[in-house]
Amino acid sequence: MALTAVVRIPTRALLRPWARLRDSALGWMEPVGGVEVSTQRFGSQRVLVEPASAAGVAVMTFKNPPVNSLSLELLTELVINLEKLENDKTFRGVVLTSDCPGIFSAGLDLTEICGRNPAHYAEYWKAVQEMWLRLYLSNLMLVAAINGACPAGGCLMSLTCDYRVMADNPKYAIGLNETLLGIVAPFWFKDTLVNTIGHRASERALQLGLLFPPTEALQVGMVDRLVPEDQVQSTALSVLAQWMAIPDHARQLTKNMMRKPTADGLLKKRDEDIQNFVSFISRDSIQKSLQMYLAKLRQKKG
Ligand SMILES: CCCCC/C=C\C/C=C\C=C\CC(=O)SCCNC(=O)CCNC(=O)[C@H](O)C(C)(C)COP(=O)(O)OP(=O)(O)OC[C@H]1O[C@@H](n2cnc3c(N)ncnc32)[C@H](O)[C@@H]1OP(=O)(O)O
Repeated sequence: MALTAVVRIPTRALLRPWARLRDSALGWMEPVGGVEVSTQRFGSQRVLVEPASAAGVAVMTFKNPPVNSLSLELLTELVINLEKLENDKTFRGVVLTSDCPGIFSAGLDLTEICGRNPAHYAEYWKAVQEMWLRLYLSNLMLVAAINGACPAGGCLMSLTCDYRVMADNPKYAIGLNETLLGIVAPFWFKDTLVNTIGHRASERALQLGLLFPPTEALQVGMVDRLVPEDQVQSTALSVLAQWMAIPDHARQLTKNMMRKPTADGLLKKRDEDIQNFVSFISRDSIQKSLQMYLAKLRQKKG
């Protein structure tokens, strides 16, 4: 269903983005002459994008049941939809969240890295790199609304955001648990974590494959705020409203200054990183570990 209403924002608010927050706080909603803001919902099969009620904000919802694993299709759709949002200059901030009850994302899709051929591994890894680079360097303000379990690649995705709000439910956990699967978090996963929680905490978390329950995740700095489950998205939106008060150009240049050196680490050797991944993941011993892990996951129900 196309929702093609058009809202007009006064040009002065676009030139002074922080004015929008103040204006809307004063109850300003009058459509007056200015720049058109599309309120059209768009997206694709696995990624839904809906403009939020606040101007300039969208909610991107992942819906790849049962666990939002990052399949090649989901990664591709994510990048395409992010690009659409970035090209539409009316959007300044995005909340990333999940449509799968109790799960933000189960991380990389294990069926993409288990029992396939080297060409597939290479294609898949390129898509994982692309997702990370696009999110990590996005000019948009990104807030993760973590409404469920958030292991491995799911955690990585949330770490690319500028702020993380997590549901305060001890059933959920977040972390880079790769070693538990017998695999190794690549250097750029590691760098993203180090940039978030520091070197010592990362070293411990990565070696032990720690999955932190919400309270511990908050303590270590992996997430920024815990709220009751039904307030995760609304809190993420109100955090975005605060960030929107900062002039875009200054915030974007600052974000880029903080993140570009880390992203350059991968940009300089993308092909080498793909080759490393393909040769690592193709090893018999690694494939066996992954098969055993998948089998355990599948047996859980039986
Ligand atoms: C030195 C050189 C280094 C080079 C670099 C080398 C390697 C790096 C390589 C890879 C990095 C990988 C990072 C990753 O992201 S790996 C994925 C890790 N993910 C996990 O460990 C999470 C596993 N899943 C879970 O823990 C639970 O499923 C979860 C808590 C998310 C949800 O639990 P719930 O009980 O609700 O659901 P389940 O019954 O467990 O699952 C339902 C269904 O989904 C399947 N499934 C779960 N997770 C995945 C997954 N990640 N990929 C694919 N499929 C998944 C599960 O098997 C069930 O399937 P079925 O039984 O219904 O068929």
